[in-house]
Amino acid sequence: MTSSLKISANDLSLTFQTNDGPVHALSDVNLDIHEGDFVSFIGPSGCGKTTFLRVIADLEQPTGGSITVNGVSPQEARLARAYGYVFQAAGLYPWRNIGGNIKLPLEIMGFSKSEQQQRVTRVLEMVDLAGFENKFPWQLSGGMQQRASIARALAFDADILLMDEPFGALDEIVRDHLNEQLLELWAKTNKTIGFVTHSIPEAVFLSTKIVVMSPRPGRVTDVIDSPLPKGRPLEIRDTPEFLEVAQRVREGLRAGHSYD
Ligand SMILES: Nc1ncnc2c1ncn2[C@@H]1O[C@H](COP(=O)(O)OP(=O)(O)OP(=O)(O)O)[C@@H](O)[C@H]1O
Repeated sequence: MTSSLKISANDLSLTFQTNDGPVHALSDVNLDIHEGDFVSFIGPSGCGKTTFLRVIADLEQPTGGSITVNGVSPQEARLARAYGYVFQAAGLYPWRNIGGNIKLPLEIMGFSKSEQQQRVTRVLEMVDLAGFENKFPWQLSGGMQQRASIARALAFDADILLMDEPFGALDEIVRDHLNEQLLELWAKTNKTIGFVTHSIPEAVFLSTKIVVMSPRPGRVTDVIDSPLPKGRPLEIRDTPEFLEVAQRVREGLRAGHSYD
């Protein structure tokens, strides 16, 4: 059975016009993402990873080619609330408690008070933060804040989750733990996830598909379909299969990199 196409980019390009001239953030990107895929975008700073996520989210407009999200334009998909977005910084409002932060988009969308409450309870359980609803962001660790921000993105049941380096600022032990939890969440919900990272082990551990990008200009240099099983303990990182995929990512990064 082939799963349905969630995101499809065809010769997608985006050039920013700046005072210093044009910046080619994305150039002729072709990529298909299917339902239930966990797709990581990896590449050096400035290669267009965030820009690609922002195009999917209708926060930037392509200047060439085309892209569909859930079979429609990014704008239509945004209006249909097709995705949740998790940023590098948790971005929680300090004057609202965790429950209040999760409710904010639900309030804007006009959910009833009882529906808001049900959703808050459900998503806090999903990210293992049951009981923290009345705490304020500053009372939580960095990892917990990031989990709260994932809960907020999950609260309106979008089946696409876009995550821009969500764990980049966290130490390695916390990051390992959150990676495991994210995989569990993904397995439970079958969401389609687009995930930006700078870390090769993180990309290989999490993904069913790894998109390696190069900065000259933002191009896809390799798309790796991972042979690793869906259920993955952290120890899988020591297996030859894991190391082989990591090596291919490294080679892709090297091929797209200039050392001048
Ligand atoms: N609004 C904008 N106006 C002009 N240039 C931009 C804009 N947004 C991004 N860029 C440029 O486009 C290129 C791609 O940026 P992008 O943020 O997508 O890269 P990235 O791969 O996510 O980088 P990082 O890993 O550092 O987050 C960069 O050269 C960046 O400076």
